[in-house]
Amino acid sequence: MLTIGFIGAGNMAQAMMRGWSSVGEELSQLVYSPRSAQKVAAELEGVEAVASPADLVAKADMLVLATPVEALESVAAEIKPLLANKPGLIIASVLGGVPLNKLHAALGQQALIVRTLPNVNVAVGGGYTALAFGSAFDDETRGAIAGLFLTLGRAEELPEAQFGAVSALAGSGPAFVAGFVDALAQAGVANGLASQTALNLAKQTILGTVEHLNTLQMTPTQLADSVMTPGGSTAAGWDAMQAGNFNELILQTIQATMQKNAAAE
Ligand SMILES: NC(=O)C1=CN([C@@H]2O[C@H](COP(=O)(O)OP(=O)(O)OC[C@H]3O[C@@H](n4cnc5c(N)ncnc54)[C@H](O)[C@@H]3O)[C@@H](O)[C@H]2O)C=CC1
Ligand SMILES: O=C(O)[C@@H]1CCC=N1
Repeated sequence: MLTIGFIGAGNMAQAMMRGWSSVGEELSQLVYSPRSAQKVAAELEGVEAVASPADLVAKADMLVLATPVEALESVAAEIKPLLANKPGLIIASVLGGVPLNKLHAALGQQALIVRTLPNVNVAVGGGYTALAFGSAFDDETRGAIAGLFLTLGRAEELPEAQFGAVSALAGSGPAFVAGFVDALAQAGVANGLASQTALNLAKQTILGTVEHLNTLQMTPTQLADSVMTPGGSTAAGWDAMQAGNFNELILQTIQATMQKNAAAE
């Protein structure tokens, strides 16, 4: 039985707990947060609230730091003195934009720290998590941690230098994709569809398109070309999308996200 202890009980922690809750009985999950741990634990199957970070350090095999970035200093002040008595404790940080060297400076050079960058889709097993390991890990432990995150969707080791772009695309990406779903649905409503019908069509179209790309191993351009009958209606819509600088807008979206991430590093 592996015990995972969350410091922070917000959106990201809840998504991870939900994802791991459905993995099976070999995982036990604990959560601490100053205000909401009891309420969150009551809503998630198999998750138990504890009264302090010290309880988590005592009971967990892996701590997940899932607080706002600003809380790192106070959390580290509380748990760092306890780590000497728990040398095998793994610390997985999900703090956006906080590199391994900052985490080690806060928690000690000997600490077993893995920087992770998950997205909220881990809640339903469809997540993406980038991983960067501190130097103290052996291969077996690295493999076991990667395996744990693979149960939440796709997971892979990436150089930290890529985390800014990965965070914008995959970490923040679910928000942007949800925004696109909403924009499609609103366009449907503006043209006479009932709102629930429009939302169903938008979601099914995105779901089916990704499935199509994956199953038939097509590039996005190949798939788009297969929809665009020459001189037909899709091509007219595509031209409008390009005239509105769709790609430029997405580039600006990713760059604004990356700039904000970089400010935290
Ligand atoms: N929401 C997302 O999609 C993603 C978030 N992240 C990172 O995850 C972290 C948490 O983000 P969210 O869950 O979105 O924020 P949130 O605001 O939903 O949750 C933050 C949680 O931390 C708790 N907290 C605050 N100060 C604390 C302290 N001193 N000790 C213990 N708990 C404390 C809060 O009570 C709350 O439960 C951030 O560092 C963010 O960069 C990373 C990837 C994706
Ligand atoms: O918005 C944020 O700052 C965090 C990082 C990636 C997704 N959410």
